[in-house]
Amino acid sequence: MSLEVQNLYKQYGEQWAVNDVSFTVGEGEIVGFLGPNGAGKSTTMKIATCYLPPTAGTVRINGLDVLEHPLRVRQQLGYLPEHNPLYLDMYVHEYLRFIGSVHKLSGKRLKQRVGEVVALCGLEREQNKKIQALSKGYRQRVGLAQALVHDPSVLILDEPTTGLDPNQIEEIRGVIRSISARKTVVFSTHIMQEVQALCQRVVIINRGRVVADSPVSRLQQQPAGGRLIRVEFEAPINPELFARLEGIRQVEEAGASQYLLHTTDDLQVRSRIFRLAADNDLPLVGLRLEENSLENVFRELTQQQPSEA
Ligand SMILES: Nc1ncnc2c1ncn2[C@@H]1O[C@H](COP(=O)(O)OP(=O)(O)OP(=O)(O)O)[C@@H](O)[C@H]1O
Repeated sequence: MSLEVQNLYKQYGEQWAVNDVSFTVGEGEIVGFLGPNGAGKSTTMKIATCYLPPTAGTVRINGLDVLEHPLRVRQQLGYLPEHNPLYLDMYVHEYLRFIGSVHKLSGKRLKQRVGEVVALCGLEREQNKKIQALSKGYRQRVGLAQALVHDPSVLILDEPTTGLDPNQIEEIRGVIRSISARKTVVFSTHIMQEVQALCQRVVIINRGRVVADSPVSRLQQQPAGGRLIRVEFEAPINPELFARLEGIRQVEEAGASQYLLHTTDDLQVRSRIFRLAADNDLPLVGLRLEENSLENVFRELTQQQPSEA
């Protein structure tokens, strides 16, 4: 089970919305697809789900090329588009049966699958209502249920929690988490906590290009420009002392007697700090590598402007 995006390009007029994007997602993986507005996330997802042809490049779902085998791909793929198009006049149950039948489910199997996704997505109490009567959060659950009804092995979700309240966000995340063990899941979001809550790995794109593809933990430990070290002394010191040390790019005061040192990716810097403290008789009471926040990493990576092709 997998999704493979290889050297994907999409051009709109003069603009390259997707510009040589490659990444893969394996079975049981849940990957966050991040990028600022207009980065090319939805376009990539639409190509991966057979809704849009690429200008060049390939997407394979479980080894099947989306252009060569669109019908077989659709059987193995669940998609929740950014603007979840629902038939508002249909009852929830009726709509899910309809989507299931489009996927060639019928009889007992159709009934069973509709029952399963209704339960999984917490729609038991709403299933006999018309979709137009549902709140935004419940409509989103219906969107998720329709993406799951044919039990696809690969799920592509475009901003699944946008516009939901915090309780609904947590519930939708719970559903995604519970299905992800057996499936390949890619979802786009702008919300960093969402990535931390759900993903092992992130792919970040900016202006159509991949600028990071990394486990979340590694991205936080090794931000683009180096490492962050927090040091604490018994009493405040003159921060200019750090400026003499090789490997320190920037010094931030971070509370009483604490300093955040932006360093190059050079662990020797720690022993230099110890020596500085000893040589100047400054009691050092703490020194540790800090995790950079995902927000910082995202900002650093997406403020760089890759050149247009
Ligand atoms: N049909 C279209 N015609 C022309 N340009 C388009 C079309 N669809 C998208 N674009 C442009 O392609 C770029 C990428 O858009 P896309 O919707 O893929 O970005 P996104 O990362 O999903 O953004 P957002 O987070 O705002 O949803 C944008 O500059 C957008 O204006």
